Amino acid sequence: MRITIFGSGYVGLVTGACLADVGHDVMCVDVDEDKVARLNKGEVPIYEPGLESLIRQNRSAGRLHFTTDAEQAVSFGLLQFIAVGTPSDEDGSADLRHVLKVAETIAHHMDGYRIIVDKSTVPVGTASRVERTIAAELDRRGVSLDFDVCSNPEFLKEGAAIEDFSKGARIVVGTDSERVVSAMRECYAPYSRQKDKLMFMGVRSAELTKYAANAMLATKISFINEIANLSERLGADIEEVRHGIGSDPRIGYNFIYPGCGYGGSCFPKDVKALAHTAEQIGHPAELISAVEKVNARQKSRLFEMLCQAFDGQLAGKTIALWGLAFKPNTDDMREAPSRALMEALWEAGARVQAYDPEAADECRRIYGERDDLVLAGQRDAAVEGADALVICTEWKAFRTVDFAELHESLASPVLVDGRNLFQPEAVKAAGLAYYAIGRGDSVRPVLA
Ligand SMILES: NC(=O)C1=CN([C@@H]2O[C@H](COP(=O)(O)OP(=O)(O)OC[C@H]3O[C@@H](n4cnc5c(N)ncnc54)[C@H](O)[C@@H]3O)[C@@H](O)[C@H]2O)C=CC1
Ligand SMILES: O=C(O)[C@H]1O[C@H](OP(=O)(O)OP(=O)(O)OC[C@H]2O[C@@H](n3ccc(=O)[nH]c3=O)[C@H](O)[C@@H]2O)[C@H](O)[C@@H](O)[C@@H]1O
Repeated sequence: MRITIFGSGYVGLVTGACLADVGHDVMCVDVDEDKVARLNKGEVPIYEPGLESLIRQNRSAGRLHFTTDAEQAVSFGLLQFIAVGTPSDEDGSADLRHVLKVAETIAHHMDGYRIIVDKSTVPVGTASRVERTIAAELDRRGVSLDFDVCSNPEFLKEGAAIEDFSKGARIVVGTDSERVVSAMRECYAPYSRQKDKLMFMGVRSAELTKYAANAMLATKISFINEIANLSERLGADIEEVRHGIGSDPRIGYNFIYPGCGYGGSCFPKDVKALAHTAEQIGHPAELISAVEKVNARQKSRLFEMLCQAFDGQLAGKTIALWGLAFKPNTDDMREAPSRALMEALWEAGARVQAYDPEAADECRRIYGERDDLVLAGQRDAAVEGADALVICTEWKAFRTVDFAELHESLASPVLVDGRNLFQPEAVKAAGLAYYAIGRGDSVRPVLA
């Protein structure tokens, strides 16, 4: 089957590479000339485990192409996927500029029936806007062509994107057209051999399913973070509480890891966009707004812990930071908790010595050269001469630490752990103060 994908970011590239890998002919189109040139040289502009080799194999097999030529791309595929960004607008709503631009481009070049598949995360009602945009452009051209628009939200996670795309729990398609049902069945047949994962539903239900899924996951995270903050004040240990509740299968262990707040390109913007939609229709979503508020507060916890450890005297201090990416196995720093921490430290007059296995270039791109930021090439080099160590991201390489050695390297014996990687007893036995989320020295009961 011939498939076109607009947008060669995380979702577009993974979708393109995976669909080519199961035998489809895929053309990926992007407006970023530099990105397309790199892809055509075999370079992958993002870090995603397994993606580079998957792209290489399928380009060599002649099933995966990259272009900036929209006309060629529109004439290529029966399915025209839209996988472009939908960032937050100033008021928190989803900015649909890129999605609607692609719709117009498709309509501008269409010469026969096409199915427009919206994979970008978009508010309920967007498929109708895409339909209207296409109809208006066809009208302007004075041509009458048949087309369908469907919703096919994506549920992959960065860092495990290929596995999630290929082995995800479900493939949601919102449509009321039989023609779309049969084309989408053909597209996704290779993924439904063991069990039919395709779920057909109304377009609006599909659009809302995506926001509901992300909001539910974000709610679990803010919930456990709220309980962690209560643990600190009540003298409990959040890790014991987490085990206690996770063992109930109705609750489960997934997505209840306390931490320094959720980041990334999706939860923050999607929670805001859903809250905005609710506001717009006159039904303010109290719970969703609270999820966002709790997360914003959680992102300042690590800085607060450092203030606690140094009696608010952070000016002139050097803080080592392990982990810049918003989570492990990615170089993505969008809305990363590390950014909130670094910016607060700089504001307070402290210096940062940071290490991340993949995100150093991204950090350099965001912040440029500055006197108060050193990007170390190794985790142990970041700690040398620092006053304290803070862990923001739970990369595997941070899980084993010789605490006695760490004590030697640090000017003050302070470890702030934003991901609860260690046992407080083990850290404290080496003479280090251990501030973690809802446990360790962060626990200061206010109730006797
Ligand atoms: N990143 C993720 O893990 C996930 C993202 N999503 C959603 O998928 C959508 C895309 O996200 P990402 O891939 O992360 O975005 P991204 O920002 O990594 O990539 C978007 C790409 O679209 C290109 N683009 C913009 N306008 C274009 C146009 N008119 N024609 C062709 N290409 C154009 C950009 O140059 C860029 O390369 C968003 O709505 C996001 O919420 C959904 C699930 C997972
Ligand atoms: O719509 C999207 O783009 C995607 O958003 C998330 O994927 P992603 O943002 O890549 O990463 P997650 O693994 O979900 O982590 C998001 C954030 O939550 C944090 N998190 C996650 C789990 C947890 O228990 N605790 C916690 O603090 C992570 O550290 C990270 O900052 C969802 O997991 C995907 O299903 C969805 O498709």
